[in-house]
Amino acid sequence: MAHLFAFTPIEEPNYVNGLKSSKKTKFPSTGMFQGFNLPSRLEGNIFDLEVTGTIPEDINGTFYRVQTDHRLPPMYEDDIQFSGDGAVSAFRFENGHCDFTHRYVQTDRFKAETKARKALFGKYRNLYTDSEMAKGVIRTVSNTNVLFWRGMLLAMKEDGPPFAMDPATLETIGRYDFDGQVVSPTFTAHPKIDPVTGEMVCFGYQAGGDGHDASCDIVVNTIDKNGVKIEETWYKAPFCGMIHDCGISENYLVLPLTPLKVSLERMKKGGNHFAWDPNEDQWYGIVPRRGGKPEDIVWLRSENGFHGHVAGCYENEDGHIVFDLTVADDNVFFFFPPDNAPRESLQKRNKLTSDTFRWIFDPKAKTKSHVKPARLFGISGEFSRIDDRFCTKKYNHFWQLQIDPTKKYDFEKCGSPAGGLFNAIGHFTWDEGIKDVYWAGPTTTFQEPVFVPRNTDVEGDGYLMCLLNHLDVLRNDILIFDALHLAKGPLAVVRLPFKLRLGLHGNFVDQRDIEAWQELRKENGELGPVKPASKPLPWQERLLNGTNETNGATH
Ligand SMILES: C=Cc1ccc(O)c(OC)c1
Ligand SMILES: [Fe+2]
Repeated sequence: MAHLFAFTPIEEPNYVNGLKSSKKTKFPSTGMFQGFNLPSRLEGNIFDLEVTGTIPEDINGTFYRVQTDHRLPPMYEDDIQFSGDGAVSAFRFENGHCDFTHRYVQTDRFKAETKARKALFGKYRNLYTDSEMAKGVIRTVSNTNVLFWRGMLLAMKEDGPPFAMDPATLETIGRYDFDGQVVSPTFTAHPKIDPVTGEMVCFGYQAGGDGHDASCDIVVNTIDKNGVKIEETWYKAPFCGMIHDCGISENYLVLPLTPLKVSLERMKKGGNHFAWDPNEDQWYGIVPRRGGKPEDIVWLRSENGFHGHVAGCYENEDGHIVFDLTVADDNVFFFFPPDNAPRESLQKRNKLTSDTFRWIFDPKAKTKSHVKPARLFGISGEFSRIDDRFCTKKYNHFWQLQIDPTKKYDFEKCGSPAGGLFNAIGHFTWDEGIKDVYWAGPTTTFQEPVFVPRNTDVEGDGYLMCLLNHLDVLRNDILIFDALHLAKGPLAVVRLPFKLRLGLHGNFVDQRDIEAWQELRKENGELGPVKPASKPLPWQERLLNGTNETNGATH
């Protein structure tokens, strides 16, 4: 009997010259959209996930994380993961059980594309490649981080404003502008919350004009614990490049500026938003957290490198800033090659070393001075996390995904490791070095962990949680470790009956915080429900009034 495949009809081409040509809902056949990278596109709930081992009974709260997940086939065949719609998972832990909820962030872009039933937005952060129907619509897909703030979950991507979601249901409330106080076109995916003051320190880069014009404007905001904006200062960067993460100490904010450069000219020609510049330094902008003026920014620089994520940041006895982050020795974003160079290979990316650097910055140094790292840890990895209660403070412990090419990896069963060879998870201390590392076998990689504190104030006393990717059978688990004893293996493995997708960042929120805020946010509660933005952003208004400016800051 003829096999069913024999009846597959002949299809019209899906993409012609790299552009979506057919109306069919069909994804590109590139590696970015197949295997573990196949969009999951799922929304829903599972009550009481299957568990092996024992989930500690004292874990009571929710682990939120976000993944990029193209809901519709992209306009460009060679589109990248970072353009995928944000989809948020919530793992609610209580009494040794775990319930699962998963929803897309309903951004303005998501709604416009739903209506059209097709992609309307073109290349990553290049509005010159969009369809006419996308004009004036906020492009962000809110796919990089989810953070609990004053009773809402903020889904964020650095190219646009945050969107607020309901922490219990993951329903999207709408674009959030902090009650009209923050209306810059861009907003970081890595705001920092000061555990001492309860303040949120946040920033936007390429924050002039419509946020897509290669401006060198940086805005820094502080919102106090009552939701009131108490600081806003605008600074200038030496060039328009990526500032992905940041660090805060008691008195300073440090902004790592990576030599991935934006060019308006290149975007107008339909090219990439970013291009790696192998001849540019890595820069660090230091600004005071209180009373900053535009001229106060101090830029320090060192040899070319690619910033990963920040572990900790604090001031030492000399009033200098200790700033720890991973820095790779070459371009991690192989899909943003230098100008006039072809797309770099995954193989090359997989050969990078990404050590953890400790810098000690003098905030009074002369701007544009060159600096050298104070210490290199001698490991290779990314996605460092600390006990967040120690944000701004001297800390010792960090956890990080490790890239260990000496461990066996089953290429035959798994292909090239989707998202990078993060094949182990490690616990490290600055005082004692490598504590322990856990490897889960040749067919698995890890996603970013979160630290879950126990009910003590001892640094590192708690659990570590993360998703594990089974690259052979296309499935995920959630692993829960004793944070100080990773090598013993997980205390519990929570089994998802399918695969999600590669996630970016997440955070754990204690149930007591969720409930206290639910009370305040009730219809007739002290604060009332979260109010989404009620007015278009200034650049949208200018577009509507025909007074749009194409470059430079307008604020
Ligand atoms: C990991 C960094 C990173 C930087 C920029 C992005 O747009 C992004 O989207 C998911 C991720
Ligand atoms: Fe990040």
